[in-house]
Amino acid sequence: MAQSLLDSMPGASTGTVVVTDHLNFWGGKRVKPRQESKAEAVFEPATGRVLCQMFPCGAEEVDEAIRSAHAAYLKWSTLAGMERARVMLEAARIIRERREKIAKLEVINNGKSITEALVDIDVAWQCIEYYAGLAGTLSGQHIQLPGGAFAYTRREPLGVCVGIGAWNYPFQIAAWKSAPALACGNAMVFKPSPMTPVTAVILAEIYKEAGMPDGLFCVVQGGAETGTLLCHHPTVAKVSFTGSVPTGKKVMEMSSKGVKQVTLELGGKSPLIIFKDCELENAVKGALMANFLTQGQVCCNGTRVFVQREIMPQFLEEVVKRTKVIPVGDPLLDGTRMGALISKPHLEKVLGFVTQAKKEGAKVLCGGDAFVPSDPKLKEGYFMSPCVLVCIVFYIQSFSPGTENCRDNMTCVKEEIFGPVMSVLPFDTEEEVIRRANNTTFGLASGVFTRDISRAHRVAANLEAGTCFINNYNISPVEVPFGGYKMSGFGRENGQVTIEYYSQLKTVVVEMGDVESLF
Ligand SMILES: NC(=O)C1=CN([C@@H]2O[C@H](COP(=O)(O)OP(=O)(O)OC[C@H]3O[C@@H](n4cnc5c(N)ncnc54)[C@H](O)[C@@H]3O)[C@@H](O)[C@H]2O)C=CC1
Repeated sequence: MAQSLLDSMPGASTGTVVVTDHLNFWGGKRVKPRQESKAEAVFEPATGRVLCQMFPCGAEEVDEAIRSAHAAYLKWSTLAGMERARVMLEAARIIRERREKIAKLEVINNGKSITEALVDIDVAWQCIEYYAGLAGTLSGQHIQLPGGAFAYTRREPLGVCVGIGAWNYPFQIAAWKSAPALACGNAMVFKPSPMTPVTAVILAEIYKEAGMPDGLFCVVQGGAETGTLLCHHPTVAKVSFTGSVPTGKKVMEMSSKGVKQVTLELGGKSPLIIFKDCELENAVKGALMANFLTQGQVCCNGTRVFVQREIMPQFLEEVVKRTKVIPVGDPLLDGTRMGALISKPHLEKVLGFVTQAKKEGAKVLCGGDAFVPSDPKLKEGYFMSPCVLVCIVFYIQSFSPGTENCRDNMTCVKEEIFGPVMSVLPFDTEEEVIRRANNTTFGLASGVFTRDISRAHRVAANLEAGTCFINNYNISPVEVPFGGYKMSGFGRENGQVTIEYYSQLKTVVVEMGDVESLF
């Protein structure tokens, strides 16, 4: 079925696709939903048209999926790492082969530009390839003990892991969670966001086609209720969650009842610090990359852009000039660089942040309005013009060094907007900017632009965040760990370290002599 949907992709254009295939997957096949009366419409963000119906899974369906995953786990976990690697490499190959079709479907469901979606799909297969490479390296330790006795450790899987995803990177999140889980010998039941239910099931089919046992990677559709069922299920060993802080707290609380392991990838309000000795052209490009990918709906975005006061005028001139010419429109066109936001309520929320920022004294230098592309089929789409905000008080007094006139307490500077809105703030000294950058409950990412190598590393060391980019922003190679400090979560995705989050260590102690009993 997915084959036929994917096969229709090459000719598909915005506003033409309707998805009628079942979107649940367990036992090695797509499964018809049982709660048809609970259908929720899923929209194509670029047109506002209904793309498909999402039927949330109830308790019976969740249980069935988990049982199917557990049966597959019993087989998969007995394979050698190299055997698992071979199957995973085949899955990566199939994704690579179908990258254009999968990316197109992702664009239609998510609204991001095709240029970005292709990168997302590439990152997905690279992640699977990377963990396939690590699967054969999993090993324990041998420890010599007195009298010829010894111990050894075995790195073992956890069992059935649950993945719960957000809507901003639907296919990529499913890959980031499943690849390390499967490499370690686990099974996974994945629940995509109810707003982007369409592509995770394609991954499930590809895993099956590559040779994984039926049930090894299952997809259950639904929202909070289905997520709750997954977190409470007694067979589940671990929950890996990507989403907002409030939901992350709930997931952690529910998982704690069953003493399940948890990885939380939550939101952020990351600082990007631009010193006056930077390469300005690169710093401007970095600020755009830090704010406008996926219509600004990226958890690690550097939305608080601190610019050293002396270069503020040049920085603003350049960043505004470039922001104004970002091509917004049909996300399936190659020339488009910004597509539609995920939903109408989310668009309204983001526009509301801009209105609030104005009330609190920020000045809009460009964008921040709902945008209607000239193509009539896009007139109901959820588009907005990318926005650069600066505090009005600062703007007038920008040449008065030392004046504390920026507004770190403005709502747009404190809260995660999750839209294409950059807040620019002036600073004077390194010590001051570190203090202000760290003055947040989040700690996902950070960035610094400077030509001073000592300062770059000093600033990186002093920022309270899981990632610091030096002289770039928002690059996430799969070899590099990704995750948060503070309320941005814990645990990591990508990189070697993630093996630790999907496996457990067993110690085996071997006596070679007689038992010395105290009794
Ligand atoms: N740190 C990271 O890697 C990322 C973090 N995010 C964060 O995600 C947020 C936006 O994504 P949303 O999908 O709106 O977040 P959300 O927290 O509303 O939903 C995330 C997922 O949790 C599920 N869910 C909702 N209530 C649940 C419950 N009670 N139990 C179990 N699952 C439940 C949703 O159905 C969805 O699949 C932003 O705050 C963003 O910063 C997004 C992408 C990446």
